[in-house]
Amino acid sequence: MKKAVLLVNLGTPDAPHTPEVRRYLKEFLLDGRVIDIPALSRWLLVNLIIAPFRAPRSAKAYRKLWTAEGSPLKVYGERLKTLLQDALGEDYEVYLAMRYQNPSMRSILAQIQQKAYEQIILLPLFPQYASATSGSVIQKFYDETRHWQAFPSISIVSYFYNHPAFVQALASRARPYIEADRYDYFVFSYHGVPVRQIQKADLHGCCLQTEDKKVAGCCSRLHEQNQYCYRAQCFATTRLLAEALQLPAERCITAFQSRLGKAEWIQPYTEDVIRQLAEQGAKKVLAFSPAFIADCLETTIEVGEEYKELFEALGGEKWVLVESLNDHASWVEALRQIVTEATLNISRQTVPTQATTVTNQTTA
Ligand SMILES: C=CC1=C(C)c2cc3[nH]c(cc4nc(cc5[nH]c(cc1n2)c(C)c5CCC(=O)O)C(CCC(=O)O)=C4C)c(C)c3C=C
Ligand SMILES: [Fe+2]
Ligand SMILES: [Fe+2]
Repeated sequence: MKKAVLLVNLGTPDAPHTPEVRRYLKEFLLDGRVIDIPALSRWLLVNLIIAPFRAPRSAKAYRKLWTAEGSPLKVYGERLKTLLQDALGEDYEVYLAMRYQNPSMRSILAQIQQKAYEQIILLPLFPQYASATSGSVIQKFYDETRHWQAFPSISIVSYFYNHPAFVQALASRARPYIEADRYDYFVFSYHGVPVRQIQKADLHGCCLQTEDKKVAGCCSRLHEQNQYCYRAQCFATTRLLAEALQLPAERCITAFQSRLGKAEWIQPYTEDVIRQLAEQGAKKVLAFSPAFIADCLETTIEVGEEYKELFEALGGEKWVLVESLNDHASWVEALRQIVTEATLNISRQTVPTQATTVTNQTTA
């Protein structure tokens, strides 16, 4: 009997126009794991403020990002599905779904149900665990399958931020850039989340609970109590990637982008880091986007264009973004390994026997 692999990414609008972007934003932001405020307040905020004002602006950005084949997030997702299918062979059937919009998890899970597989491997395409992303995909999976009568074995990969093959894939993507030039700093810019969401996922009261912990503190070390801390997992990816590329720790900076709304998000903010670097006289920066596995609005436009403009306006000379993993062979190989291990229920323990310190919380 075969096994099904279900890859799930965030989702993207069906077209780069205001109505489609509005529909996408509404589905996305009405998810209580993404905007985690009371349902009525969320409904009012999304329907009366965010969707009407943001949709036309985002549609313009999506038009810049769009390719002849469509949104890069979906185009690369489809290519990855085909390449992973070839790599895994005939024991597996690989599917791709999006958490929001299309192809929907409901439609793909209906196909999977019909095939009566012996095992389903659910793989949210988010390296670092966050309740808003992997958590939401996992919850949706349970919601959409709750009426099933026959359940196959189910393996869920809730994160892979520390998987050696994933780190190697990121490193092989970055190596040509590092060999081609000399950079003053390396900025690892991850999608942010509200501090509140980190606190809610923290069962042991160790994450970002006090002012001093908000800047550095708890997330510098991964240990049993904070193993699902998104911020700590991001710092750990930076450390592992910097080690793989032999980058000097004091010139590697972890930062968080894409803040939405007035609540406090995890720090340091990428914009602040760019300002500090420019003030210090940094001229050349290599930027990484290790929370995203494919080109999307947050990488190509926000990091690749907007942050570049900001850095250059402040006196920087060169801001280069390392291309996402997209359909790179090393990424397909990493996924092959992750799926094979998940099939056997081998988990990559987050927690090192001896907790390791993550380098560089803020700018030097
Ligand atoms: C990588 C993980 C992601 C986390 C964590 C995340 C959290 C999060 N995002 C928003 C709001 C928006 N995100 C948007 C786009 C977007 N977000 C991610 C990933 C994560 N989001 C991706 C891959 C993308 C790009 C999708 C694409 O089609 O290219 C957007 C929409 C774009 C825009 O209008 O600017 C919003 C809004 C919140 C509130 C949040 C909270 C935890
Ligand atoms: Fe987002
Ligand atoms: Fe933490």
